[in-house]
Amino acid sequence: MEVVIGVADDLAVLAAETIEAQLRRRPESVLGLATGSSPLKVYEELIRRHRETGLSFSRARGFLLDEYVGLPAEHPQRYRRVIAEKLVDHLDWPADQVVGPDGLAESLPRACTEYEEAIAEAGGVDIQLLGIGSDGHIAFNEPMSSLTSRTRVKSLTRQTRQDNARFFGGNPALVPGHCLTQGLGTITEARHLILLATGSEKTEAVHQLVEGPVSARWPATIMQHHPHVTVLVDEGAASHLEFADYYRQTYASKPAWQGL
Ligand SMILES: N[C@@H]1[C@@H](O)[C@H](O)[C@@H](COP(=O)(O)O)O[C@@H]1O
Repeated sequence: MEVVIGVADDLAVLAAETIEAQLRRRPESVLGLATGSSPLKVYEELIRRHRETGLSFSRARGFLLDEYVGLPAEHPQRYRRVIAEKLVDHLDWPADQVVGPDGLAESLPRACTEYEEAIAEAGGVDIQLLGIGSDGHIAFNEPMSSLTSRTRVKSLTRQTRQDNARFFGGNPALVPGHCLTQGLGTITEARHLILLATGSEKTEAVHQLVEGPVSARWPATIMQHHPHVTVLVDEGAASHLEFADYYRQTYASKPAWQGL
């Protein structure tokens, strides 16, 4: 696991650079997309690169991490719609090459199985972008999620509904109680995981993710078992990291050609 401590704009550039390098190496790459506020600067940077340097997404595939259950297709917080607005609609990325779990499916368990199959048929995810919840969730894998879980229906905790209420006019009761989410087992099959976290609300979650014991209590800690993880954090999110000086030193002495 590599930890990079920096300012949010620079971290977003690092993530975008890595995605660009992947797409230039293999235009038909598979990208794992996250919603929430953490990846937004990365998306802005990718859009800029598309406009200014011709970075193309036309042959790429994209898979969303999760989706609320039951939000109508036109709801502004439906994750498929959010990702279209924040990213896909601004690129040369055909809309049908970016998919998410179907929170409106007649059979939710079948939608979950089909989603797993679609990811496998695409050859798996090359780079997975991630945020982290203040309770240590990734995607919507809440505390006590099975560390080997697959895509499934989950109930959201009161904390997550409270945290996400800002997208629903500040009212936690309007945040759906259920979601479909890739499991921890699904996410950790991606070949490179890049997690972004900024701000002091993420301090404890980031400390646990990087330095805590692997435990379902803090689901993101499963990433410690993955061979290629990059954690991009600002000073606020990094402020409880016991080994922060070591991470800074290591990153400062890293050869430029190595990338993330
Ligand atoms: N399902 C999403 C997660 O994928 C995201 O990582 C988390 C953090 O969100 P933010 O980046 O807005 O802090 O929120 C939501 O619950």
